Amino acid sequence: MGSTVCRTVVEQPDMELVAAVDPKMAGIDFFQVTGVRARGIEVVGDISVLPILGVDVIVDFTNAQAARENLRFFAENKIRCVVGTTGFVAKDIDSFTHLFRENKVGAIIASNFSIGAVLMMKLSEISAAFFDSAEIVEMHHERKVDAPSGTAISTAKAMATTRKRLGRPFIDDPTKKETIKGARGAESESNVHIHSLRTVGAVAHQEVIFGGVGQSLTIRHDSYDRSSFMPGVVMALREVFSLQSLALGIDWILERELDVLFGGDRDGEF
Ligand SMILES: NC(=O)C1=CN([C@@H]2O[C@H](COP(=O)(O)OP(=O)(O)OC[C@H]3O[C@@H](n4cnc5c(N)ncnc54)[C@H](OP(=O)(O)O)[C@@H]3O)[C@@H](O)[C@H]2O)C=CC1
Ligand SMILES: O=C(O)C1=N[C@H](C(=O)O)C[C@H](O)C1
Repeated sequence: MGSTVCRTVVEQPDMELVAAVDPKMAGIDFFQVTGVRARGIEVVGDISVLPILGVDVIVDFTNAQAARENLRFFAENKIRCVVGTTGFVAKDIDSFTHLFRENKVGAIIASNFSIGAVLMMKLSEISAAFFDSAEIVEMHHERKVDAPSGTAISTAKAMATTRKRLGRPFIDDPTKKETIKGARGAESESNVHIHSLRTVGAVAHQEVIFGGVGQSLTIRHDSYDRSSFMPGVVMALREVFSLQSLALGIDWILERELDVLFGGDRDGEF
């Protein structure tokens, strides 16, 4: 993701790539590390040089452990953050929220930056009101280090919020009997079960399957390529300058896009 973000930023007329960070690749030629042609960009091994380089905003696609330290450093050094890293737990998000609010620094953490996945999550949140049974199946490449995916966790949370508002969890299997442990997947709030598949050849895919009497509704999203995440990253990079605290997700940015598309006159539609 780091290389894909570098390529995307270099292509934006209103953005300037300042540096790339990789602790194990410091000092190696930027093109060799990323495959991106850009003049004068260094691969640095340590985030501590970024304030000296005058960085306005960083993009973090690392891992949860690294990001915990990185985000604290960036908030304390007043550097805005756009974060795609997943694997955080609720306590992490609470602590980031506090950190960015205290330091009055804009940040966006989104478990998925692809527009289709954001819509999948929103449609699932709405559909949860109309179906009493639901399962999430996500499939990713075999090198993914966290399970379930951040997207699956965010989707389950949004669906659970809908069910909590109704005061009714999804219907669960009454026996809860598994011949082989784990057959019913991971159980999250409001009885949303998540099934994680890891397979060679996959990029990022998710289905949310709702069941009702005599029917089912499947909402599916597929990222076939890492480029799918880039329009959302670019939107977040522009919008983060309007923030002074942490925002979760990018659905609020898409809401604004709708206003722009429909001239601010949506008349309650969508
Ligand atoms: N929100 C979204 O839309 C998306 C989110 N993701 C998430 O982004 C994260 C990264 O995914 P992906 O690129 O596939 O994973 P990779 O493992 O390919 O890349 C992570 C990179 O971060 C580097 N790294 C580790 N620690 C640090 C550090 N302290 N500072 C800087 N770099 C560091 C790693 O280096 P090394 O290997 O040397 O340790 C590695 O090169 C994952 O959490 C994934 O779930 C992915 C795609 C989309
Ligand atoms: O690791 C990945 O590849 C992805 N991670 C994110 C997640 O955990 O949801 C987003 C997308 O699914 C790709």
